[in-house]
Amino acid sequence: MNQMKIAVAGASGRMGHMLIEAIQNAEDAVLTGALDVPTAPGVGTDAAAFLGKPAGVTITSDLTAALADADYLIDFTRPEGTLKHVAYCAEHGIKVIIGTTGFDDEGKAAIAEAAKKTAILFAPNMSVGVNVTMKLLEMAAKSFSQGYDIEIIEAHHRHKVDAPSGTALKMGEVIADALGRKLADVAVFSREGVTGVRDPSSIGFATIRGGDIVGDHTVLFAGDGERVEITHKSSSRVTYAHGSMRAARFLSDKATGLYDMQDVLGLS
Ligand SMILES: NC(=O)C1=CN([C@@H]2O[C@H](COP(=O)(O)OP(=O)(O)OC[C@H]3O[C@@H](n4cnc5c(N)ncnc54)[C@H](OP(=O)(O)O)[C@@H]3O)[C@@H](O)[C@H]2O)C=CC1
Ligand SMILES: O=C(O)C1=N[C@H](C(=O)O)C[C@H](O)C1
Repeated sequence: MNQMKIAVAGASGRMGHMLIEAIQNAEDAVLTGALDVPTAPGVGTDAAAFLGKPAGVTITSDLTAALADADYLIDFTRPEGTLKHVAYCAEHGIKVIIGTTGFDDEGKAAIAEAAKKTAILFAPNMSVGVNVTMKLLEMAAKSFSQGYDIEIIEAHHRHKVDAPSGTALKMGEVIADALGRKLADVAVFSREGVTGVRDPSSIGFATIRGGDIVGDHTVLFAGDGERVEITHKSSSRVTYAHGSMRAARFLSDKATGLYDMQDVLGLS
């Protein structure tokens, strides 16, 4: 069997571990490299040491060394790291699966540009459940376009550094698109003090951070006399890792182009 040769960036991170375990368990994939920042705890150790079964791949902070044998990079790190890695991959024809969130418009444009040179899958949430939820939201938003206030509430673990989550922002975009609005024009990210009454066209965001919450997202459609809540809850990061493996398989016959999980799941 022709195995996918995959390197993982952020190899000592929460998602890095899930991804390395998923690759080690997959018959059609092999771990060929593991990358992390020089200060990460795992640098210099075997990438699968945490599984008690070495992979024979040492975590390095040297990008060239980590990607030397890779056809794919799966990257769940931070925007500044991902952008550096993507630029290298574009020059060397390495396909990239990007799970990192928190990019600004400039960062997203750089990813789109890189996708002219290599195939890139970019999604703020790799889980099947969240991506199906996106379709439900599109349908619900059209039905609740008048008379319903829309609020997006997300909760994550205490270590998360960006807010609102990439998933919450994507949900906002999907809803705004369905309503013919531009998210940047209608998003309300915080409320404090005398805010005035709610603008009916707005989409509000609320963020909770605490403990070990893997990732909860609720979209509330609040009308007169009734409320509808559409909720997705992740109970394990394994769903993101399995989604990433599906994404890699999806990219196997793509040379260039920018894709998301809706493409992978046939929902676009
Ligand atoms: N798309 C999806 O389905 C999902 C996306 N995510 C996103 O993935 C990202 C990582 O999440 P998570 O694994 O929980 O985070 P972690 O902090 O656990 O892991 C990130 C890893 O990347 C390293 N890192 C930090 N800065 C850089 C950099 N500039 N360049 C390269 N590597 C860097 C970290 O090192 P150090 O610890 O030393 O800082 C760490 O090893 C986040 O953006 C998160 O929102 C998470 C889950 C699912
Ligand atoms: O940081 C996380 O943990 C997660 N990040 C992603 C996001 O920002 O949407 C996906 C998931 O919710 C977990």
